Amino acid sequence: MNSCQPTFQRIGMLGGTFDPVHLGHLRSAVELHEALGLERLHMIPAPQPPLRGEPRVAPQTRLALLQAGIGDTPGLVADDRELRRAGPSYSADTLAELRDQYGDQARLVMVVGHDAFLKLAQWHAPQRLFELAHVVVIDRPGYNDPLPEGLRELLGEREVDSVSELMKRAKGSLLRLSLPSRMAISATGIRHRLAASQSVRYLVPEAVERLIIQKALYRDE
Ligand SMILES: Nc1ncnc2c1ncn2[C@@H]1O[C@H](COP(=O)(O)OP(=O)(O)OP(=O)(O)O)[C@@H](O)[C@H]1O
Ligand SMILES: O=C(O)c1ccc[n+]([C@@H]2O[C@H](COP(=O)([O-])O)[C@@H](O)[C@H]2O)c1
Repeated sequence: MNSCQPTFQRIGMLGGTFDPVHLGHLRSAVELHEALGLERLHMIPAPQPPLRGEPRVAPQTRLALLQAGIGDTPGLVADDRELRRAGPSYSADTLAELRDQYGDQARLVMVVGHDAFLKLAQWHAPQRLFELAHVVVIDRPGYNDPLPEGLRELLGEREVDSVSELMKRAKGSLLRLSLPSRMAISATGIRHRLAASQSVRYLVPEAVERLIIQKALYRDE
């Protein structure tokens, strides 16, 4: 790299319902941290995720599971900022807070899995997401539907094909990433297993499994 080139902070956000957090989230988070050269990846539980029904477990409990799952993993942060806001957990509001915190020049990246990405045009103020941050989409086994028309319109010419291209600007671009360890793990599958008294060992970190058992979470469908 040219030593005269200024370097800017690289900050990521991975929002989720995390009901509960699992190794699909956490392994992706570690690999994103490395692949994007992030200083920090904020993992942010949504108390009221806008496009789905009420989560099974209270926001504070989902946060506690996330904290237990992250433990002391370098570069990952369990961020409770959405728990301090009332109303639907709009990502545009969260990105605006992060932009205020880190300043105009920071490379701010919102990460979503392919399933969430397919609905991006239905999100609150979708254009605003790109006025505040880049969007990085990660592959998820089982989700490869073509992009709906409204989403293609929203994206226009934003797509770039490398991390270095993405990081030339502070915001406004889209990158699709295939991470090394794609995992077919979902929170829905984990909730079903727990309701059927089946094991979730190696689907969630041990500390998360312990907390789920201790608090008797997800025992019924
Ligand atoms: N196994 C996975 N691999 C890659 N990305 C994932 C994986 N699981 C979830 N994600 C992404 O992480 C974000 C938060 O996901 P979320 O908390 O809704 O988990 P989930 O497993 O999809 O939950 P649910 O089954 O309840 O819908 C979303 O952007 C989602 O696409
Ligand atoms: O801002 C929105 O309108 C919006 C709509 C749907 C989902 N999101 C966010 O996307 C993240 C993943 O959501 P979900 O429902 O796939 O767990 C979570 O942080 C949600 O708050 C945000």
